[in-house]
Amino acid sequence: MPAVPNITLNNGVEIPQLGFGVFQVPPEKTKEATLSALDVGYRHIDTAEMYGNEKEVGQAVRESGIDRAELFVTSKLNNGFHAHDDALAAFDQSLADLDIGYLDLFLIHWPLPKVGDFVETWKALEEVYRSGRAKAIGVSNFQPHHLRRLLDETDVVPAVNQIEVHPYLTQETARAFGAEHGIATEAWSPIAQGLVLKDPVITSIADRLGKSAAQVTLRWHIQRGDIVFPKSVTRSRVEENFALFDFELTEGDMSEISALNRDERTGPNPDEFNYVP
Ligand SMILES: NC(=O)C1=CN([C@@H]2O[C@H](COP(=O)(O)OP(=O)(O)OC[C@H]3O[C@@H](n4cnc5c(N)ncnc54)[C@H](OP(=O)(O)O)[C@@H]3O)[C@@H](O)[C@H]2O)C=CC1
Ligand SMILES: O=C(O)C(=O)[C@@H](O)[C@H](O)C(=O)CO
Repeated sequence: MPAVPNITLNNGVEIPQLGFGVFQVPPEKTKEATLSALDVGYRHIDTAEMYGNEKEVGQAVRESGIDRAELFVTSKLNNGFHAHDDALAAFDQSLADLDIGYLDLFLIHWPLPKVGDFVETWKALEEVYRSGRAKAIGVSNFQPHHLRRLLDETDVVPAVNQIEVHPYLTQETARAFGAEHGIATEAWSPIAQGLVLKDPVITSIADRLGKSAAQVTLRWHIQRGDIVFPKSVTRSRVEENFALFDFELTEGDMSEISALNRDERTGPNPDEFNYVP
């Protein structure tokens, strides 16, 4: 099977463009699901303190027997820890729970514009980055105007912005802002948790190519250059979602899928989401 390409982040760190997400994977199933994904060939895992399964992701990484340097693990700062010292302590806790030596990427999970000042939070992540315990740092769910503040008021440009992207929410403005400033876009809920899989445009392309609707949708993300990490606890789907590199969508296919955009979110709007557990 052709290899998963790497994307080079703005500090030179390489990230596999396709990974495995573990949101809503219960902790008791996470070690097995992650080991299964690693067995299929995934080398990039996306978790978060919020998901409650960092320990189990770490167990899978350690038990897999795969060289740590071949793996890319992301985690995220939960919403209750935006104050500077809380952010530093939360990073320490995530790393202790994962117990994998270092994180490849650590993100502010949500900007929470009414909760505190994410610029202060970002400065804590810069300290973590300088310590070498996270090889790259980034943000999640940041709008261009949030990113603008980080660019204007802090030193390290986020390596990634992880945002909701799928055919019904193509995020052209946020992706263009990222591209202009060297911030890679990571597309969360890349198949919109299944919502787009019955779309007739996608199923008709899938039928023509002899691929599944999920494969066509994920391939659309890959050809747009975004980083994706679909979640599944179903081995056959985990395999299916990995088999994206032996076919191509035409420019016409790409345009047809992009034209499905209707600015429809499945998750919260980051300008309005201020939830702290
Ligand atoms: N930063 C953020 O705020 C957020 C980040 N994320 C990240 O993005 C990852 C992916 O997003 P997520 O919300 O999980 O949604 P996805 O778009 O990856 O969809 C997951 C759902 O689709 C099903 N599914 C997966 N593959 C297939 C397939 N080939 N055919 C049919 N159904 C399929 C899964 O079912 P099953 O498991 O039963 O097989 C599950 O119900 C998360 O795991 C997390 O890492 C997600 C949300 C927010
Ligand atoms: O999965 C994530 O990473 C999230 O941030 C979501 O769970 C998000 O917080 C949400 O769905 C809130 O309803």
